[in-house]
Amino acid sequence: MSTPDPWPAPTVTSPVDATVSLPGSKSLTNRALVLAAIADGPSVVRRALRSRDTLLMAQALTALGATVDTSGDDWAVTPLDGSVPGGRAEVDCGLAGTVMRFVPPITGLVAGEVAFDGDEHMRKRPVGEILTALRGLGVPVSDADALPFTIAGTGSVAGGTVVIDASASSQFVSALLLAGARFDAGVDVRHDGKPIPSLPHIEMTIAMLRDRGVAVDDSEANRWAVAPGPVAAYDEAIEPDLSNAAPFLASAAVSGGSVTVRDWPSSTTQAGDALRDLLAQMGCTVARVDEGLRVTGPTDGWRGLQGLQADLHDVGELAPAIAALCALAQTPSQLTGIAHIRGHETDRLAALATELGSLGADVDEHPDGLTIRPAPLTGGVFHTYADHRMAHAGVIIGAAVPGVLVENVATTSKTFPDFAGFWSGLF
Ligand SMILES: O=C(O)C1=C[C@@H](OP(=O)(O)O)[C@@H](O)[C@H](O)C1
Ligand SMILES: C=C(OP(=O)(O)O)C(=O)O
Repeated sequence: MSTPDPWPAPTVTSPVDATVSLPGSKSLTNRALVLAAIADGPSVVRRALRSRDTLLMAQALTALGATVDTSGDDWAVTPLDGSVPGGRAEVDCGLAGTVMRFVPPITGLVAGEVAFDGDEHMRKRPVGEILTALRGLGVPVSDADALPFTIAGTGSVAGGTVVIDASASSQFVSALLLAGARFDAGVDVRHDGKPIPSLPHIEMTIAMLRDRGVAVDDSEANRWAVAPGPVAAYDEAIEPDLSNAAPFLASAAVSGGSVTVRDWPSSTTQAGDALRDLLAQMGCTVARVDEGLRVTGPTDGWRGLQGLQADLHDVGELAPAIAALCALAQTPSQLTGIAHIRGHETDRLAALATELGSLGADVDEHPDGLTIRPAPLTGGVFHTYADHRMAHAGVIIGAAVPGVLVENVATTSKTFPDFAGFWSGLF
């Protein structure tokens, strides 16, 4: 059955009581795919996330000459062989930051001309710092500082030292580190600028490189050196996507019920792990249980939620779901440190202020965050701006407030297959 647009978000009628198995992490899947493509033999990415972002990554790597078998849950990858099939290829980045930022550095390692483009909004997302850095490292990149651009790879990259400003996105650093071991001189990346957001994602990159035998020196702040050498072929099982757990755990918070996310890792570099602490601060009970992580909402559900004072600089991708919960909370909230999320799938601070505000929320938008005060909310259309996490925010409000219609809920396919069906199954 097709999903209507706008989509009437289900409203809770009783406390949710569910145990869910969530699809794999986008960030882990796309890193595993890139590393498999430059590895010294075939790899397997087990329980890979099958979503728009990861299928675009598989397509991009295939266009560059790798093979990625996406037919089952475990994706077998044969690495790049040094030249682009047919000498020319196109890469569609869609709206995936990981494709637009992680693929260009490895494109220098294959001989051929590769044209990059993406969704209309992708042409506005920042990538210029990486393109400038790549030129400095010896990769021939066309004269552009945003999509569309072309890379005429020669099959090898000199590498060396590069200074970048990664204050707009941690992915600038991750992109160069992921490819760096295969550059002739490795890569030494130094950051010069305002603090880098989303640092756990750089930790994730380093951990995955080390798992594959790559030497990374991160002993100095704002500097990462990757030694040249092989990237070992690897067989990796992908953890569930903990950032995508946000709406599901939020459904427990809103309804005063309990939701258990199966296989929550005991230790992880995923930003979504911060949900344990954030939801506890808002008045939820958070417990590790045999099956995974269980969150139980306040007895009164959203009427018992406390506001939150939080710097989300490290975990900005949680901001939309958290902001939605804050709009339902009974005391004021202040979310700070997230100027960079204006460069995400949409300007998330502006989008949240507009859409929560249009349902009656009392929101002030600041250059680097939001202030949200308690106010009665009403139904209405919640626009998503093609942003999966805006859709998560909309359904969270809809769980508490009757009559919320989420426009383009299908945009959740960026990182979650059949999100609307999965979400409806909770109620
Ligand atoms: O490297 C990654 O997988 C990601 C890094 C972060 O990007 P920013 O540093 O641009 O926030 C995060 O928000 C994004 O969802 C995924
Ligand atoms: C910022 C995000 O995605 P991307 O990987 O496209 O940057 C996100 O998923 O919240």
